[in-house]
Amino acid sequence: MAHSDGPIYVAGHRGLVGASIVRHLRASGVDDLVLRTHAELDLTDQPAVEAFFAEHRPRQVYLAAAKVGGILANDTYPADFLRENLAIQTNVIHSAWKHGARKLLFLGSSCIYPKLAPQPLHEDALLTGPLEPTNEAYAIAKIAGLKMCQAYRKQHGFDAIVAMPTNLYGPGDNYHPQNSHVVPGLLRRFHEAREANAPEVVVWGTGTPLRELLYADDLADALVLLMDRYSDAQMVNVGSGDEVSIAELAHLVADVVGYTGQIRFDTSKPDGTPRKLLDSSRLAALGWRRRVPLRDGLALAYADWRTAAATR
Ligand SMILES: NC(=O)C1=CN([C@@H]2O[C@H](COP(=O)(O)OP(=O)(O)OC[C@H]3O[C@@H](n4cnc5c(N)ncnc54)[C@H](OP(=O)(O)O)[C@@H]3O)[C@@H](O)[C@H]2O)C=CC1
Ligand SMILES: C[C@H]1O[C@H](OP(=O)(O)OP(=O)(O)OC[C@H]2O[C@@H](n3cnc4c(=O)[nH]c(N)nc43)[C@H](O)[C@@H]2O)[C@@H](O)[C@@H](O)C1=O
Repeated sequence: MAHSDGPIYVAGHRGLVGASIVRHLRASGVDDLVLRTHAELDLTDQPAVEAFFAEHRPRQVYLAAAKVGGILANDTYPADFLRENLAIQTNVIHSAWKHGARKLLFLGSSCIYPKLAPQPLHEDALLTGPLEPTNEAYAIAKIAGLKMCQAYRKQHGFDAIVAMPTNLYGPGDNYHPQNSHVVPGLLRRFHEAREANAPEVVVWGTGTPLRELLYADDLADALVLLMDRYSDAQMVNVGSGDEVSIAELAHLVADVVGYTGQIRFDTSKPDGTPRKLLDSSRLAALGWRRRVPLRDGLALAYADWRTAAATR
C-alpha cells in the first residue's frame, strides 16, 4: 500500500470535538486540512466517501463525525444511532485504509463500558458485562468501530488508533432542548429560567448519577498527542478526573448562570449509568493532563453559547 502525503482530514469539523481539533491543529501551524460539512459529504453514503478519499488521499484522518446525542436522544432513536454510526465509521475506516492514509484516529465513548463495571473504568473492562440500556445501540456501534480498527491493524497493518473520551462539553456544543447532553441542556435551561425569572428549574432524573466531565479543547489536545505519538491496537481512555453528581452539576450551572430559584428533579426521566469514571493512566503515562477545571469550563462554554446566540 503506497502511503499518502495528502492533507489531514477532520471528519465532523463543525461539531463539538471536530471544531476543537481544527482549532488545535491550526493553532499549531497545520495549514493543509481538508474539511467537508455533512451537507457536502454524507459519510453514510459509501460511494461518495470512496470518491472523496480517492480524490484527496488524506495522510491522517480524525474521525469525529458521528450521530451523537444525550440520554433521551439515544433512548428515543436507537435505530438511527446504530445505523448511522455503523455506516459512517465503516465507510471512513475502509476508504481511509484503501487510499493510503498513514493513520486514523477513531472516537469511541465511555458509554461502551458495562453499566456496573468496577470504577474507575480500565480499558480491560470492555465486554465484561451488560451495557446501559439507554445508549446500548450507540455503544454497540462504537464497540464495532473499535473492533474494526483493531481488525484493520491485524489484517492490513493499518495504523488506526482509538480514543475513549468521557462526557464532553465546550464551545460549539449541541444545545438542543431535548437531544443534547447534560451540560448544554442545563446551561440553556438555567439561562432561560433566569431570563424568565422562573421560580424553579427541572433537572432530569434523581440527580444522584455521577459524571466525569472534560472540556472539549482539553480532549483535542489529547487527540493530537495520540495521533502524533501513539500507535497500538489498545484503546486509550481520555478522562479529566473531574467527577460530580448531577445534583452538584446543577448547582454549579445555577451559580455560573446566576440563577437563584429552586431546583426540582424529574424522576420520570432516565438516570442512565450510575457512574462512569475513567481510568486514564495509559494516557497520563504519555504526559497528558486536563487543563480546564470544570467550573472554569462551564463559564467558558456558557459565554461562548451566549456570544453565538447573540450573533445568530
Ligand atoms: N459529546 C460527548 O459528550 C462525547 C462525544 N464522543 C464522540 O466524539 C465524536 C464527536 O462528538 P461531538 O463532537 O460531541 O458530536 P457533534 O454532534 O457535536 O458533532 C458531530 C459531527 O458529525 C457530523 N455528522 C453527523 N452525521 C454525519 C454524516 N452522516 N455525514 C457527515 N457528517 C456527519 C455532524 O454534522 P451535522 O451536525 O451537520 O449533522 C457534526 O458536525 C463522536 O464520535 C462521539 O461519539 C465521545 C464521548 C463523549
Ligand atoms: C457521552 C455519553 O452521553 C450519553 O450518556 P449520559 O452520560 O447518560 O448522557 P447525558 O449527558 O445526556 O445525561 C447524563 C445525566 O444527566 C442527567 N440530566 C439531568 N438533566 C439533563 C438534561 O437536561 N439533559 C440531559 N441530556 N441529561 C440530563 C441525565 O438524566 C443523566 O443522568 C450517552 O447517551 C452517550 O451519548 C454518551 O456516550
